Amino acid sequence: MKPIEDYVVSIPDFPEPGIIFRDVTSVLQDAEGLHLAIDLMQEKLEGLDFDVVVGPESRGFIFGVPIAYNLKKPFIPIRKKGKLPRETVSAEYELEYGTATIEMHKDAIKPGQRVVIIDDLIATGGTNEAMIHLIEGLGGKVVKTVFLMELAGLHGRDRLQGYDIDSVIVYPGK
Ligand SMILES: O=P(O)(O)OC[C@H]1O[C@H](OP(=O)(O)OP(=O)(O)O)[C@H](O)[C@@H]1O
Ligand SMILES: Nc1ncnc2[nH]cnc12
Repeated sequence: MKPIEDYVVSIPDFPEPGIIFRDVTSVLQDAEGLHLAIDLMQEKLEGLDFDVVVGPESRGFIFGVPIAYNLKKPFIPIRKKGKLPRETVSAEYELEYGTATIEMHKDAIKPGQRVVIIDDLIATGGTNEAMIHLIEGLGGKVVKTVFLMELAGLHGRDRLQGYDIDSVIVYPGK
């Protein structure tokens, strides 16, 4: 089997000059790539005591649900603004390009629950920081975040100091 890095197609200057887009769809559309990505992310949780998996719309859903299913944990979706039907908590944050608001149901996390966040990629870390804000606001404890890919050149980890952040693939640049 090829290493996981070989399943990621990188597209220079997308969506704007200077950005190298790390395309998760290239991993997903290969059966071995998909298996490997889920297995390697899940391995990062071995021996960890936690209660729920949280994942953000939309690429966080792709990896969060199979991991939650395999480990028999609930999956809590964090959605973009205006999608959830019941009472929510929300957080606004900055992206590498633009701003966004995310929401989570108010009853999704119980005080004291140990939470794992799963997402495809960390760039600036803004999404993760906003998710932590929502989870902690409901009394949850974020015990680990696992990413498939990390763009280390954007220093997302700097704003997540004190948290356990782990990535399967680390790219040195942006
Ligand atoms: O570290 P950050 O700078 O916050 O960027 C990373 C986030 O950006 C992407 O999601 P996006 O909001 O583009 O939504 P999508 O998954 O629906 O494409 C990606 O899936 C991460 O969630
Ligand atoms: N460079 C990048 N590649 C893929 N997804 C991203 N999301 C934010 N930056 C990205």
